Amino acid sequence: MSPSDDDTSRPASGSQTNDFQQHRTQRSRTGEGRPKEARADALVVARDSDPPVTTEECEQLAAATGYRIVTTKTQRGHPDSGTYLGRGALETLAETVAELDVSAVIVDDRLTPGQHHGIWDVLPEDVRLLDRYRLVLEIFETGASTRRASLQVEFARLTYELPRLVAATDAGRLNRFTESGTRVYDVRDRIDHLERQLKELPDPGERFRERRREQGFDLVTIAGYTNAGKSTLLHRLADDLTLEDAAESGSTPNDRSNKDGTATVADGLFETLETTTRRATIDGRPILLTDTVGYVDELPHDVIASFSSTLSEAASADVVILLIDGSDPLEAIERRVAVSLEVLDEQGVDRDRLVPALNKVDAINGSEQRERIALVRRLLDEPIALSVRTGRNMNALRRAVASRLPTESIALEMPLGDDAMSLISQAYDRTSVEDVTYRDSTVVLECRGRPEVLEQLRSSAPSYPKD
Ligand SMILES: Nc1nc2c(ncn2[C@@H]2O[C@H](COP(=O)(O)OP(=O)(O)OP(=O)(O)O)[C@@H](O)[C@H]2O)c(=O)[nH]1
Ligand SMILES: [Mg+2]
Repeated sequence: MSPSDDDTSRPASGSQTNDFQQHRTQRSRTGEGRPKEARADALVVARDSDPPVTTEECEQLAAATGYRIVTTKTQRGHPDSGTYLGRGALETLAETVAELDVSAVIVDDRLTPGQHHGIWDVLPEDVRLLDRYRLVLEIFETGASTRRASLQVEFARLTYELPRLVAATDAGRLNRFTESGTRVYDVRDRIDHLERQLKELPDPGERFRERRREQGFDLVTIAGYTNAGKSTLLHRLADDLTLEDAAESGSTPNDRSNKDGTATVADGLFETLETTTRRATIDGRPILLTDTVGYVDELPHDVIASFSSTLSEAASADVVILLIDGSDPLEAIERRVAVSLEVLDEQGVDRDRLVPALNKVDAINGSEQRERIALVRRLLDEPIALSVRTGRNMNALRRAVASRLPTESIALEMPLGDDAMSLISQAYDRTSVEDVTYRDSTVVLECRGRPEVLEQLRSSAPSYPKD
C-alpha cells in the first residue's frame, strides 16, 4: 500500500495503524432466525476514506448468500485505481487468505474490472473474488424462482462479468478467470440471446397494471431499504394474510418458499426477492398492496428492478409507503433514506405520493424516536412512527394512505329494485359507502372512491323510465 493511499491524520476505527485492521469474528453472522448452511469460509475487505469503516451490512449480505465470515479487514483511504487496496495491503491480503485457507474474498465496494483483476491476480487459483454487486447478484441467483427472474439475473451477471472477462483475457488469464473456460464471444452471444428472450417474455407487472386499470383498483406499494419490515407490513394489511403467517420462516438462501411464495419475513437482507401483491382494504375501499424487493446501498437498482419489477410497481402506484427501519442508528437511517429516495426519484415517483413511515419504534426509546422522527422530517417529511409488529399507529398509516388516494364523492338516486341493490353491492365492494337512504320508491347511495370507479357506477346506475 502506498502511504498516499491513506489519510493518516484521522485514526482508523478501533486502531491507530494504517495497515489493515483485522478482526476475528467470534461467530458466523448468519442472521438471527434464519439458520443458513455455511457454504464457504469468506473474508470481507472494506476500504473507505471516511471512517468508521464498517462491514456489518456487507457481512449480512454475505450471510444471506450462505458465506461464513471468518475475518473482516478494514482499511481507510481512497481506493487505489489499479489494485483497489494498494500494493502493501494486497500482499497482506494474499498472506491472510493463504493462512486462513478461506475460499472467497468479498470486497465491500464496487470494483472496476481493472481493480478486480488486480486483486484476482494475487489470490490462489481456487479462491473466489466477489464485490458487493456480485454478492447481491448471487443472492438473487439462489432465489430466482421464475423463468423470467432466472433469465434476468443471468443477464445481469453476464453483463457484469463481460468487462472483467475482457480484462482477464487481455492479461492472458482467460481460463482461470472464467472458471468454466467460457470465451468472451460466447458470453456476448449469450447476452444477446438473453436480451431477446427477455423482450419476448410477458412482463407480469404490465399484466398486473392492465388488470388494475380495468378494475379501477387503487394501487399501493410498500418500498424501502432491505429488512425495514415491508413483508411484515404486507401481512399486517392484507385481507387474506395474518401476522402469524409472517412468523419467521427459517428459510435458507436456497429455499425461500412459503405458502405465498415470496413474502417471507426474516431478519436478514433480501429475504424478499420478487414482488408479491395482495388485496387489502383501506378506508373501506379495495386496494392492491404490493410488497417489493428492498433497496441496498451501492447497487445499480435498475438491474434488480428489472429482475423483480420492484421499481415499475412503485412508479405506477397511487401511493408508495416508504418504510424506514427506526431501530437503525441515525447515520444508517440518513444513508438508507437517501438511497431509497434516489431510487424512487429515478423512477419518477413524486414526493406527494410518498408516505414515510418509521417502523420498529417498539425497539427504541422515546428520545431515540424523537431524534429519528426529526431526521426523517428534515430529509423528507413527517413520518408516521409505527410498529408493524405491535400494531401501534397502524390506523394513522391507513389514514395517511387513504388521504393520498385519488378520491371523489357521489350521491346517486335510483329507483328501488334489483338493479339498484346490485349496484349498491358493487359500491360496497369497490368504494367506501358513506350512506344508503331508502325512500318510498327510490334509494340514495352516497359513496367515496376512485374517480374512474365512481364514473363506472354512475354510468351503470338504473335510471327512471322516461314518461
Ligand atoms: N422490533 C420490530 N421488528 C420488526 C417490526 N416489523 C418487522 N420486524 C422484523 O424485522 C425483520 C425484517 O422484516 P421483513 O418484513 O422481512 O422485512 P423486509 O423489509 O420485507 O425485508 P427484505 O425482504 O429482506 O427486504 C423481521 O425479523 C421482522 O420480524 C417491528 O415493528 N418491530
Ligand atoms: Mg421482504
